[in-house]
Amino acid sequence: MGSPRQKSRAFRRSSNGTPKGNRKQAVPALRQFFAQPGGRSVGNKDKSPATAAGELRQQAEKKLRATAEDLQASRAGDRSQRLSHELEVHQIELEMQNLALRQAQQELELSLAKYAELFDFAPVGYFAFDASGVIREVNLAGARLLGINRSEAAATPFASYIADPGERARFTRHLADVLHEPGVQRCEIRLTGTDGKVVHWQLQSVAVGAPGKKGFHVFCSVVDGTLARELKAQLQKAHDNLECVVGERTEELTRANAQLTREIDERKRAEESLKNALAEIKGLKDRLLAENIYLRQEAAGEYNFGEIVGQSKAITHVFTQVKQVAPMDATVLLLGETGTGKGVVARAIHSNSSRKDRPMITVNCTALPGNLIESELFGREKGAFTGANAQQIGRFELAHRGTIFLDEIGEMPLELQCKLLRVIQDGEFERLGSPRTVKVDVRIIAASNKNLEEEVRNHRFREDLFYRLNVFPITIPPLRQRTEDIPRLVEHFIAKFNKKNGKKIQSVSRETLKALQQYQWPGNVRELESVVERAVITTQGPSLQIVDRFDLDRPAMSTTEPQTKALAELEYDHILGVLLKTGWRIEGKNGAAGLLGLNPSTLRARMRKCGIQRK
Ligand SMILES: Nc1ncnc2c1ncn2[C@@H]1O[C@H](COP(=O)(O)OP(=O)(O)OP(=O)(O)O)[C@@H](O)[C@H]1O
Repeated sequence: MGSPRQKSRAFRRSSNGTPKGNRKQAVPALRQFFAQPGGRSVGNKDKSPATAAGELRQQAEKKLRATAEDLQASRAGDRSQRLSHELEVHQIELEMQNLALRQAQQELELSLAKYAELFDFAPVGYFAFDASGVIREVNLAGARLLGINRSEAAATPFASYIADPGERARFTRHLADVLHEPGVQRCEIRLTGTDGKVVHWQLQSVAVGAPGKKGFHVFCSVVDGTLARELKAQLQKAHDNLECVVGERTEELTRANAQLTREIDERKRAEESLKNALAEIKGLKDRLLAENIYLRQEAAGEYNFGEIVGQSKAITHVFTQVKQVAPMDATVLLLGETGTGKGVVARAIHSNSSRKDRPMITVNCTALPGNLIESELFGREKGAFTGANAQQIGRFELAHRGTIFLDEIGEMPLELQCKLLRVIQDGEFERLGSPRTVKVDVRIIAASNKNLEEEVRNHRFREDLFYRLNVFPITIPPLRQRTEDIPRLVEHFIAKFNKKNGKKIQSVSRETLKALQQYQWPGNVRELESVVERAVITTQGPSLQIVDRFDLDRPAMSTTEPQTKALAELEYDHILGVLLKTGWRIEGKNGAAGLLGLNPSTLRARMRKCGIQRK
């Protein structure tokens, strides 16, 4: 195949290559062909230009070939005949070109019609303006936008459809921009329709060609953006509303959240304070329980809460000191041999102090196993050491706002003395196994039957602790130095044990009293108390019969140094004698401790001190 022009060229080449004679013969044949009905003029009318041209070409070529041989033979002919023949060929050729052109024109018209249709029925308004904004062309959509027929729009200025002067001016500016600036220019024009409805046109314009030159126009598309604008505005409004609602809701949620946080905090605080209150209640409960247990133990232990019996000068001096120191919170150090009544004096001090409504807690440092003293004094947390299965409140905590009586302080292990010093100084300590510092308000009364100064010298007792304790020392004289108190004490104990044993002993013979006054009483008042108790039990009549045998021949002791040595010897002999008598039985009904009127632990301490050991 090929374009009509190519075809005609091909045809020309072919005719040019033909011998002149033959061409001569071919022309009439072509003419004849074109003259034939159904040929060029008749048949081609009903056919499409392409088909007609094709057929024409084929027929012409066929005729030419058919006559080619005849034409070859005939070489004669004159020049004019040849020219005329060529003219005819050219004519045919022109006819064919004409046909092809018509065909092209037809196709072009078809395409134009198609594009005109697209242009007309496009949903966007299209305008062609001249440089002054006069409408040269408009599609149907554009005319519809203007509210007129297309025919009415031609040659009218576009601005004449814009009522508002301001908007008109805007269009004029837009047009100026299009003329002076390259590329597409955009503008939005606000129009008020006859129904009062406001519409917004969105214009996009571009200049086509050079201003002032032929064919120059401004091509402009117009879209009614009202709906889009309204939708955008609605969208914006909805968005704003949503923002507003979200803002309000966020604010509400933030408020609710803050309220919730406050409530949680309050609840946490309440829980915390409840926990604290519970812990406090538990602490109080534990303390009360412990106090209760302790007081019951005290009661069961038959401690002597009665008045201190005595009217000797020595004991009267002690009374005076007790009276002086009791109301103060000062630390008191009670010194004196075993059984002289240091415990009794301690109670007297406590019961005459402002702390009398709180308990006095006694800690016997010799009675407690060394490894337990610390936890007994300061308490312990559960699991503080192997076997510590439960939390325990120490004696110091029990004695809070009361008094603690540290009996036999000289027996306290050195390592604990330091901790004790801290409690005395600062009222602070930690429970075993706990890092928490406990603060207490405790009055301290300490007692020792040891010479503490000597213990300090021998580095068995801390000097700083000694001075802390030795604030107000009271020395209770041994019974042998206040024998005038013995008759009153005997009377006091007969009454006590009469009551206990349901006895009615009313008197003590002068001889018995004399014997009792002559005895040295290494175990002091405790020993006397035991002797009287045993006598009350064994006495059958109304007069007290002492069963114990005393070595009355021994010289009376004094407090001077050589005699102290003799007393130590005496003590050694006496303890050893009693132990031999009981068959080295220390505790129990007929044990040496009972006979000597000593606590078993005190006796053991004394045995250690004297170096008494069963061989
Ligand atoms: N002056 C007194 N009047 C009445 N009873 C007394 C007197 N002194 C001591 N006692 C009694 O003697 C016993 C021993 O007294 P206490 O325990 O107070 O002596 P102590 O000096 O603390 O002995 P230790 O050093 O062995 O602990 C107690 O039963 C106590 O009631």
